[in-house]
Amino acid sequence: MLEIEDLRVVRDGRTILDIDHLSIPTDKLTVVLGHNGSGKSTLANVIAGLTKPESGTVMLEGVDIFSLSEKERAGAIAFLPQKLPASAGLTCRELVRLGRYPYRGLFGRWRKDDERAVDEALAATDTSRFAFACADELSGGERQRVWIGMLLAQASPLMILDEPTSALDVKHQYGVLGLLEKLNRTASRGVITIIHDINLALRYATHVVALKGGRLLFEGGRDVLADEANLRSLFETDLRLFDHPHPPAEHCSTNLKVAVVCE
Ligand SMILES: Nc1ncnc2c1ncn2[C@@H]1O[C@H](COP(=O)(O)OP(=O)(O)OP(=O)(O)O)[C@@H](O)[C@H]1O
Repeated sequence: MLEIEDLRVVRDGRTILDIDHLSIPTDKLTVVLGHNGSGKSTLANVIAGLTKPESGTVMLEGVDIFSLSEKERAGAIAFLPQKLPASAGLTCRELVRLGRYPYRGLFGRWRKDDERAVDEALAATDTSRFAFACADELSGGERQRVWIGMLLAQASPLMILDEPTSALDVKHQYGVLGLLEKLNRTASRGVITIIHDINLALRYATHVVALKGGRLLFEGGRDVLADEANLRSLFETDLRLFDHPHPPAEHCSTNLKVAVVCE
């Protein structure tokens, strides 16, 4: 469990995040939703231990994340930021290899396990063919997939992703969420991801956190999202839900909905 208490983040004299209490299960695929500027990235950066709040605590499985060293934190949490840093001339393979940093032993020895994790991460993100290309020379979406590969190679028990699908074509958006869902279901990897696409969230989220104006509006299981009143108050838009006309097999018994804007 990730337990947040009395969290306040202030910038330029303005409170941009103000959450009294939030528990996020670390064994689910949690989607964080909210309008632009609602505090999602700020929350992700705090949970990843990169932004120190003005007040409050963030406990991961009972441990204060700000008490962890950088290497301990990388072993516990893999983080994909919204703005990807430049790759300093590294090839895609070299970039994905950086994900193995928490596992490097004495003298940074490179093991067969590391090599296998890198190969698997490249294959899972459909980026093996770019392995020896310079990461900075890829398209935005290709680069985003390589970075997701680095997170996969890191194999931390909790992954936090800030808009991992923002630059991806529709096939790769569903591919990445499907991959995260599979990792969550079969490899017990906790996932917390910010996305804007409500239909992706309806399909893949098993837990939802909704922010509005820096505060928690609602949170809970996928049912809280399949609720028109919640969606309308979150996005202040006439969003309506309809039964999915062709639900994928895994959703046959869950009454999957699709959201449509009706204004
Ligand atoms: N370093 C900063 N200095 C001043 N204001 C900031 C800073 N970082 C964030 N903010 C403000 O805090 C608010 C929340 O920002 P945040 O990036 O967390 O929103 P978000 O929900 O992730 O938005 P988006 O969906 O557009 O990515 C915004 O109004 C933003 O302008």
